[in-house]
Amino acid sequence: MGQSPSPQVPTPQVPAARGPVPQIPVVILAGFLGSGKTTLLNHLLHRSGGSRIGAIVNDFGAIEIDAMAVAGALGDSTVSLGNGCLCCAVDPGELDVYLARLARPETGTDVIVIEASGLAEPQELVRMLLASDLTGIVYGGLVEVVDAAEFDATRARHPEIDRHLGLADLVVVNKLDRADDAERVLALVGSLTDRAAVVPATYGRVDPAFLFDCRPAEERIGQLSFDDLHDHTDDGGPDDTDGAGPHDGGGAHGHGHPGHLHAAYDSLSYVSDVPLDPRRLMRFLDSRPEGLYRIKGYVDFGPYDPRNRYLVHAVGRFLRFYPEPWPPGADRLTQLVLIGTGIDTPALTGELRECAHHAPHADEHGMWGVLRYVQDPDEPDPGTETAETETAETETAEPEA
Ligand SMILES: Nc1nc2c(ncn2[C@@H]2O[C@H](COP(=O)(O)OP(=O)(O)OP(=O)(O)O)[C@@H](O)[C@H]2O)c(=O)[nH]1
Repeated sequence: MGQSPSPQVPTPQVPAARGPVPQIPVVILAGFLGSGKTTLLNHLLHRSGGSRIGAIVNDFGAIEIDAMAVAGALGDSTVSLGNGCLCCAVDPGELDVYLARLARPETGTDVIVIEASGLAEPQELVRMLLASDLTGIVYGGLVEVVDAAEFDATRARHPEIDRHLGLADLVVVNKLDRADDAERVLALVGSLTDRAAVVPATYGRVDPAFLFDCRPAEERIGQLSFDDLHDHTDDGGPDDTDGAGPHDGGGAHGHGHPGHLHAAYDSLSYVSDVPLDPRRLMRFLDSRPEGLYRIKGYVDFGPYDPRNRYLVHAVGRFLRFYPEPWPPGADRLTQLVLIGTGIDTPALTGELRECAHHAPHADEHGMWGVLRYVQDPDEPDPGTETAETETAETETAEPEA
């Protein structure tokens, strides 16, 4: 990958032979809010054969939900750059620190994947990588993930999406199971790209070979562990957001960057150790404002289901809950990130506070509304895909819808 960049960005240099220093390709995984980037990254992490992937996850909200979902699948084998778009809110030097850490020869990293936030400017990310003077890495291409079901609506709101596709080296047209007219969307995306490969997918299941050269599975040495990544002499990682109590974690991401996708978006982070009442939460979700495009995080329903936390994903009008057992020792917290345009973040915070459930008991039918949105048995759990539950990689050749 990375052989056919658009003329709008500088051409990545094919690395000259530099003796023993390996050139690790760095692939940027971008795409609009909720298109399926984390799902695709999790798929790669589980399906990369013998290749070791270093993942850098950039969350837009103050709580690193994506990083948790990826790390949850592999036992903390990611580094995360939270609270703002990598394209401008994060100090570019910080990215280099993480890249250098992942590129250390002793980590055995074969490829680095940067999952950009859903509002990042891919062109800026490509420039940041090409400007990096780290010797161990080389720009490995831009992958754009498209939500086939939301594509028309997203383009109508954000015409700049066309420009992003024009920069891509690979476009994964995801969520074909939800698209009524998959062939039309695939053809449209193809017409907007500049020589990029266009790959249809469901739940991000693409052959990893589209993104990087894979080692044979028998060479597998396992993905990176947290210790491989963490430099114990330097506690340079971003702060964790673990305080209980609701707080506004965003609102200023876009200011000063007119023209960037995120300029019009605000985010709100809600953290609380008081469980949520399922009926009240469903009322909140059913009446969510049009501009509130993305919600993700974990919900504690307290006595309604003491054994499980509920991963929640809303993308546009799409809503799903994914119950999963509380990890041993985990704090019983609700942690949500809400991202939207024209949203009243203090009012939304107030509404979420009003969803709190203080009573020690649950009423019998309280969870019904939530359970209507629990995933179909056929859907993979985000972040818990396993080789056993996965279908053959060759399926990416055929759209499923
Ligand atoms: N029906 C369907 N749902 C999908 C597919 N791929 C992903 N999803 C669901 O879409 C939701 C969002 O997926 P993510 O992978 O978190 O999307 P993302 O692009 O990482 O989201 P942001 O980081 O917020 O931009 C989750 O509920 C996924 O399970 C798909 O092919 N079909």
